[in-house]
Amino acid sequence: MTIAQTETGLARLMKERRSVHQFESREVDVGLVEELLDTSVWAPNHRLTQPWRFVLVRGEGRRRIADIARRNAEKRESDPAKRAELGQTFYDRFMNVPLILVVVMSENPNMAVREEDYAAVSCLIQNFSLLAWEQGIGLVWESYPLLTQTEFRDTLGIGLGERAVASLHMGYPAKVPPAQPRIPASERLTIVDTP
Ligand SMILES: Cc1cc2nc3c(=O)[nH]c(=O)nc-3n(C[C@H](O)[C@H](O)[C@H](O)COP(=O)(O)O)c2cc1C
Repeated sequence: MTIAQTETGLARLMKERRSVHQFESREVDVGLVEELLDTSVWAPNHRLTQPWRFVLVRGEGRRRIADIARRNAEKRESDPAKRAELGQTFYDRFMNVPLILVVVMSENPNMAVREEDYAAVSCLIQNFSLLAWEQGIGLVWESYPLLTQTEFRDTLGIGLGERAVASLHMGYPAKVPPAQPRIPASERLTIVDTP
């Protein structure tokens, strides 16, 4: 039987998962997030370096990030009449995300190991995304410039030798975007079976 004929469980979850940007205000249970993370760490990881840690930002904690986003936006706007409004828009954008999970990777001094570590962290994030989706929780992997900004890093205690790989904006979806079709891998497959 092919996967298409038996499409349930994991295959279905993979295809139906979407990056979600709009959330209900409903909170996500921190205990559940911990549980999902404890499962996600079973990602493949060469040398078992386990290079990850996590910063969970919620409730009033979100103000730390929202305030920085507001200041950034205000700095970009030269028109004083529009400045406050733009700042508020960016502030609200962060305050409307129920839970922000920053995935932090320790940067191995060996660049080959570091690259493999980034791959392992990515596997972990995909594990987590699928497990969350299974629980009805949506998220989007955000890789915005904030992640490298000193103010952002300092307020979340991200130190030297650490990389903020992703900011996962999470919550119960208010809106699930339509799927963006993928090119079948079979069209990109080269089979080598001759000497
Ligand atoms: C490394 C990485 C970085 C991403 N960064 C962003 C981002 O900064 N903002 C965003 O909206 N989506 C980001 N995404 C999500 C992709 O845009 C999204 O997966 C893609 O549009 C396909 O949509 P789907 O996940 O709903 O299938 C990122 C995904 C990955 C793997």
